[in-house]
Amino acid sequence: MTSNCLSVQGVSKRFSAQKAVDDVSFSLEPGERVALLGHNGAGKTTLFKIVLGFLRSDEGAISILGSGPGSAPARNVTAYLPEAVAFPPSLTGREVLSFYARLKGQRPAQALPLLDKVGLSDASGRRVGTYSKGMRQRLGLAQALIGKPRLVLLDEPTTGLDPISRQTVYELIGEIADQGATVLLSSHALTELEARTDRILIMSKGRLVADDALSKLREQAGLPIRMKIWTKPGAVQEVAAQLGGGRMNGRSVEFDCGLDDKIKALTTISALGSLVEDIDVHAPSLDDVYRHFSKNAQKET
Ligand SMILES: Nc1ncnc2c1ncn2[C@@H]1O[C@H](COP(=O)(O)OP(=O)(O)OP(=O)(O)O)[C@@H](O)[C@H]1O
Repeated sequence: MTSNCLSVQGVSKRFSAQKAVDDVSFSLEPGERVALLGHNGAGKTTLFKIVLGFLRSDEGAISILGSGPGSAPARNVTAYLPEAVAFPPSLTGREVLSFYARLKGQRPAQALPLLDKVGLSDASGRRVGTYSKGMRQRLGLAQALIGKPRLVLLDEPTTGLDPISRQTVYELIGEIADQGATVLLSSHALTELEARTDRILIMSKGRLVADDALSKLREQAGLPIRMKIWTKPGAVQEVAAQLGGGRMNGRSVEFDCGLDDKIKALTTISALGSLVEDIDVHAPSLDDVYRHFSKNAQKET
């Protein structure tokens, strides 16, 4: 028996001549926080819609805890926050959540604490038409979380949110994953995803071109680590010479080294003793890794 929450196997979808999703396969385990990345038009939303049963794939198979997409058992365990969330403007936040709770067969009283979780309890009696974009997005998130879903699909959940609201969204994502739900979110905000997801999927022109933890993708990409060494006053030339070169910048020396050479480089730097004041080690960012895999995929097509 499989422990997968979501299994996507060989899924393809074509719109006329355009292959929006091209032979995509992956499986997600319970409790994983997974980011789905890709350029505009890479196929992320189409894949979400297929998983949700809104669109039928041309080829391949999908299973959500053993059920087919769009089936009643799959719908009961799946939550979705679309990219552009819209609610009737004349209803209050509380009325919206109560409406969706009933739609999902829940008692409104069970769902209303979610308003507090997303920081909307003070505005719960206000009409949604008076909400800011970020408030509507947070109401959308509360709506998506009604009934403790097992699979949560979030399409660009932090777009248009201020930094505090983004933080709230990621805290909630962490909480629901801790409770065993699988979270798959698409996003273009790479920097904020780095420490907040367990695994990265990258799509390019409909194909899945990377699927692993960020640390593993860094290894696969073979991108260099950047070392920045802050020197004692007047020691920058000597430090650069001892390190065999590097870019000098006032009182710092910068150079790149391979992932495998990191410890060797750190040992050499520590041997410089009091000439060194501080050191920054920059591993390749998700931005760098994303660019690497996307560029490679573009070259191959
Ligand atoms: N209903 C449709 N009819 C025709 N083409 C479509 C349809 N839906 C999507 N497409 C095309 O399929 C491709 C993938 O679109 P999709 O919306 O899945 O991309 P995306 O990765 O979600 O992009 P974005 O980051 O811009 O939201 C695009 O070329 C898009 O134009």
